[in-house]
Amino acid sequence: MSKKKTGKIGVLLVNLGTPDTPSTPDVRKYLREFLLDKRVIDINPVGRYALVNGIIAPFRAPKSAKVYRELWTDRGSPLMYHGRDLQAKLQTALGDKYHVAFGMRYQNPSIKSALEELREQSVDRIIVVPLFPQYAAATTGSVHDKIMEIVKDWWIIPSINFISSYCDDPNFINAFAELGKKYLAEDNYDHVVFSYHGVPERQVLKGSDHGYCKLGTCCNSYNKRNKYCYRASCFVTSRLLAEALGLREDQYTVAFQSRLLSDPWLQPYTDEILKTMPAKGYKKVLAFSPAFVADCLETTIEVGDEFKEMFLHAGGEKWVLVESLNSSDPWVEALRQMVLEN
Ligand SMILES: C=CC1=C(C)c2cc3[nH]c(cc4nc(cc5[nH]c(cc1n2)c(C)c5CCC(=O)O)C(CCC(=O)O)=C4C)c(C)c3C=C
Ligand SMILES: [Fe+2]
Ligand SMILES: [Fe+2]
Repeated sequence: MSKKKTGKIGVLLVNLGTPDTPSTPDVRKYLREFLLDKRVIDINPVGRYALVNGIIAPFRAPKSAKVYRELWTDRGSPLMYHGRDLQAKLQTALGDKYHVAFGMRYQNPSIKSALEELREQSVDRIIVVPLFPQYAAATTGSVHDKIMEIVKDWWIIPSINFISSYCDDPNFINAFAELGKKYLAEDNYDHVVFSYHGVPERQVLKGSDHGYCKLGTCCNSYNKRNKYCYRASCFVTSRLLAEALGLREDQYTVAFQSRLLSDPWLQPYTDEILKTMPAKGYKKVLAFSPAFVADCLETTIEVGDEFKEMFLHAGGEKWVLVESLNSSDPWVEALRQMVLEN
């Protein structure tokens, strides 16, 4: 790949992607690319095309565009500008021996353009850091898949180090704990919710190591057999984060949000469980979204606004979302360490 040997190391940060603008056509374009990915809607291709082009893209796009307009800022989509800020800060933290690029799995900046940027810099090897702490075939798996699809056409394929999971990385956990501690010091919350993006149960079972994962107590420990089980990964992040925050097991709940279509997704569903909390005496709840390292539609709007409204409507008094890691210093430091160790 390198025209000359520079000794430089490329770091490729990749997040999911966001529409170019919150207009309905751009949101439709984004949803179409995203949901036509065979790792995201993992059904037969004919069914997937019919579902996405016939139902989701036409009907969901205008509704999603409305929500994206609420989220949009002068700097555009938060997922985008937090990614750019993180890229700049990590570049400064790592120094000239590294070149940090940023790409999105869907839409822009494309992974292809980010890889071309690294090729232009004549880097000798590449470390891929998907901005998803917990492995899921639909996210991390898809990023790796796309990178392999692109580099397979390069004449020289450099060493590429794919980081697949860091759900139990102490520096990642510490970065979230630092944010959370400030909130816990400010008020007496009755309960904490760790709300993760869901995935269909089927997708977790497909990755099960010789039937080890049965969506039961198997996920309560994190070990060699379930290292890439999304459910076990979310559980270990929650346990470690709770420990760092000084929470007992009965002081927090793990739940899953953002399901699409009617097949069973990981449970409990956040929007259902939060409605039962006020009756249990959990009137003041602090919510974390530890599957996201940057604020986006799923955190700010879904957890921060929509879940809050549901919780208050169900008799709750206070629902507060802890912001995501974004480009905070402990998160930049966690990534710097991760890169140095790889
Ligand atoms: C945290 C990791 C994520 C997993 C796992 C994930 C799985 C997954 N998502 C969908 C469908 C949608 N997700 C949408 C938005 C969205 N999803 C993630 C992350 C994960 N998704 C992020 C960071 C975002 C926000 C992007 C932004 O621009 O802010 C959407 C679009 C929003 C909407 O229309 O409501 C859909 C649709 C599936 C089907 C899936 C697993 C199979
Ligand atoms: Fe999603
Ligand atoms: Fe499991």
